[in-house]
Amino acid sequence: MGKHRGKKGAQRGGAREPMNRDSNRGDWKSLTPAEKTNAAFEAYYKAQGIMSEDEWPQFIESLRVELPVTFRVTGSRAHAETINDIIKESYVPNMQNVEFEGKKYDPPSQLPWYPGQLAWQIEAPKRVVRKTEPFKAFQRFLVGETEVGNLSRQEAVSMIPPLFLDVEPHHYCLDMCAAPGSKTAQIIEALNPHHTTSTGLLIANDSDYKRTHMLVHQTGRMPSRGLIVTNFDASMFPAIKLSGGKNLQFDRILADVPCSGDGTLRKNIEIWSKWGAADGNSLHSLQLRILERAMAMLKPGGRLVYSTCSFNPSEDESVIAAALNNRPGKFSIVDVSAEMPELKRRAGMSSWKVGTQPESRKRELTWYESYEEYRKAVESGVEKENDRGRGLPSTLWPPANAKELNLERCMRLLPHDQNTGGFFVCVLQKAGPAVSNDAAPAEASASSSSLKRSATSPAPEAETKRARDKSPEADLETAAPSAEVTEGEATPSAATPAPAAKPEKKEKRDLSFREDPLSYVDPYHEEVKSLIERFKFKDTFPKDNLMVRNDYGDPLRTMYLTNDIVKDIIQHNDYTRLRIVSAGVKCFARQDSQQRTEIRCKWRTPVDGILEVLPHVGDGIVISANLAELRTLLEDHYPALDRFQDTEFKRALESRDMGCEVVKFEAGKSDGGELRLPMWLPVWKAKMSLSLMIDKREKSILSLRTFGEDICKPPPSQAKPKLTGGAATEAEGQGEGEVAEVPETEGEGLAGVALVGEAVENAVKSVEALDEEDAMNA
Ligand SMILES: C[S@@+](CC[C@H](N)C(=O)[O-])C[C@H]1O[C@@H](n2cnc3c(N)ncnc32)[C@H](O)[C@@H]1O
Repeated sequence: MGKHRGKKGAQRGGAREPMNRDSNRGDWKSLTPAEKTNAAFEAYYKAQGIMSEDEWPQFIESLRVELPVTFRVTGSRAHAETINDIIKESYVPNMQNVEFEGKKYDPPSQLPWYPGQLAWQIEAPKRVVRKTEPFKAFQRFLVGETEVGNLSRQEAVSMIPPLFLDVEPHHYCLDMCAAPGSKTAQIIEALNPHHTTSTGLLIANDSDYKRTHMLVHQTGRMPSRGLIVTNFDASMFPAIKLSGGKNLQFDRILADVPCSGDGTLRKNIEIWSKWGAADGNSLHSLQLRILERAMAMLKPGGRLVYSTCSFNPSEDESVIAAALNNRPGKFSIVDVSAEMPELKRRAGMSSWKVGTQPESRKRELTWYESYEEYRKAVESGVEKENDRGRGLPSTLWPPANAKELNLERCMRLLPHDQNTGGFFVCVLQKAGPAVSNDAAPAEASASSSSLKRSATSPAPEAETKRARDKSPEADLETAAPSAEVTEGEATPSAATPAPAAKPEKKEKRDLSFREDPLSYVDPYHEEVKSLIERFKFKDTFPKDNLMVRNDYGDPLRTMYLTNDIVKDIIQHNDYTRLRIVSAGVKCFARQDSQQRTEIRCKWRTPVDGILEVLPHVGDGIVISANLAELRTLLEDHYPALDRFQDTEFKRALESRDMGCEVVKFEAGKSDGGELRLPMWLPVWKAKMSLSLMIDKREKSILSLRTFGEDICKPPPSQAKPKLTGGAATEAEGQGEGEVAEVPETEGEGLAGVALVGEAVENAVKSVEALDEEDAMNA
């Protein structure tokens, strides 16, 4: 997406930098179980009573043991179920009775509570996985499938909050603290269960600019026309204007807030030495502001999930209680005890303790029964306020009405209940009748919630002040800053007439935000016409929704497809005010072909966008191919057309002009390879040769997964073809008179493409790659 020109635009939050959950990683082996102690942690949680006293040994012991590897099968349903079957049928049977150093280990098992049984847990420790052949083979499979986006490594408990969001495809959703994006990916899946064109919206936000780029990368594995990535302090998230003068309100909001992260002790072992009661206390106010901002932006009847990976009531129940009490009667905690019944969870608490642990008193814990008692200690100099002259907020203590708030409906996940990390989840609902989005079509209301997904559900056929953060009580319309407006500055138009809908007033730009602008291409632009002609797009093709990263709607290098709600947002809000980092799906990339005037349509469909484009292409456009043809396309970078047998594939290509073709590789087993699901890939047709338009690395992965070996030859020449006098030179090893087509596809992945190969035994990835992935998905 838009180019990053510098870091200056990064949002500055007021609060001290909270711990990111993956910032404390340590090497699991660097501490023995006996070294995993922290006296203050133990004293603090023994006093809190988050479990009965006799469970303590089990709880603390479980925190000292390595966390099992867990992963989810991703993607649309048909696709996910096929991958699940491969795991069940091809791998699990080989992992029975694995013995290592005299001990037996079980094969991976499905998490019983996860909808559709699409999540798995490997109990065997990493060293067993690394050293025993059946687990090693499975590990290689995991790495390959994770690379292409079919699997996602994610902590089991981290999968829970998006499931309770109960997202439907027409919902407008906001993920307030989204990076690195594992929960964002789950929300996208729920918005696009069949990879159809969802009318819903997901704004994935993070205050850390660098981490928003992690989000863009992560969501690239599950592209969505309804996705916008923004870079804001969530407690100051701005009001978003829509056509008709309305402000956007959300059906679903996830506030997976920054927290002390002590629920991740099994993974982030440095927390053992660093943990202190002050962490949770100091994060409480930011967490409360984020939650209250979410409450203000939620529609009546809408659902909001608040979550932390901390056991600490300072970050959990006390935040919920304070937010509820600030808006009496407007929100309730939803009783979700009947949802995911197999998930073991503990009821939230309505009484807890507040303790301090200042350095000055050798980090000993001091408990305060009440806020008043604490203030007396401040006044007498026993307790110090922080360097900004602020002490602990009164909202840390249980309110007098705690028992009336139904805090027992909150959920605390404890590690010894089902061998997981720790987590806290609370599902809130705003009072009032549910308000539907104007745009929600009838079909979208058919529930596709991931919670309602069953293991046997039939598979569809195709795969186919600025903010006003100081006063969180205010409602959305009054809450968020409205941008400054200047009259009468028209946006310069492209060569052809400007797109119809333009904001009437142009907001002042925040020049510190350095991403590229966003605008829409005139649907009658010559380049759009060339696309429509090339792909014989049907009337369903959303030609009005082609977005580019410049001010003038110029289709220069890349065109993105967005859905209508994303377009509405982009057209009615200045992109710098919303700090939009990316939006939509990259659907068309210009093939560098300035010298080749005879190519009428210079655009190709990158792999990420092919499934978006597919439903709209005209009859007869998609060319079918078999595994022999895939083999040839993988072996050579630019195989001459003569290399292919006289099949329908070759005949179809011979009859086409130069340019991009969408090729469907049929599922099947032949020519030493296997595809379990059909796969659509872009192929560039030059005068006499073809080129598969995915990058070198992805070609190798595809080759390994389909043919069990890397059959891709090194590129004939890394050098770009010299262009002389308007004609490209011939590439080494090319057919006579052939133009060297060096596809500019670096970095384009196979994300979202339905491809499955069984034979991945020779995958070249090291096992450490999965550990890296762990860090990302903390
Ligand atoms: C617990 S992590 C979120 C994990 C994420 N939801 C996932 O599942 O991958 C917390 C995130 O909050 C971000 N963050 C911290 N302070 C924030 C703020 N004031 N507003 C928005 N995001 C914030 C951090 O950069 C971090 O990425």
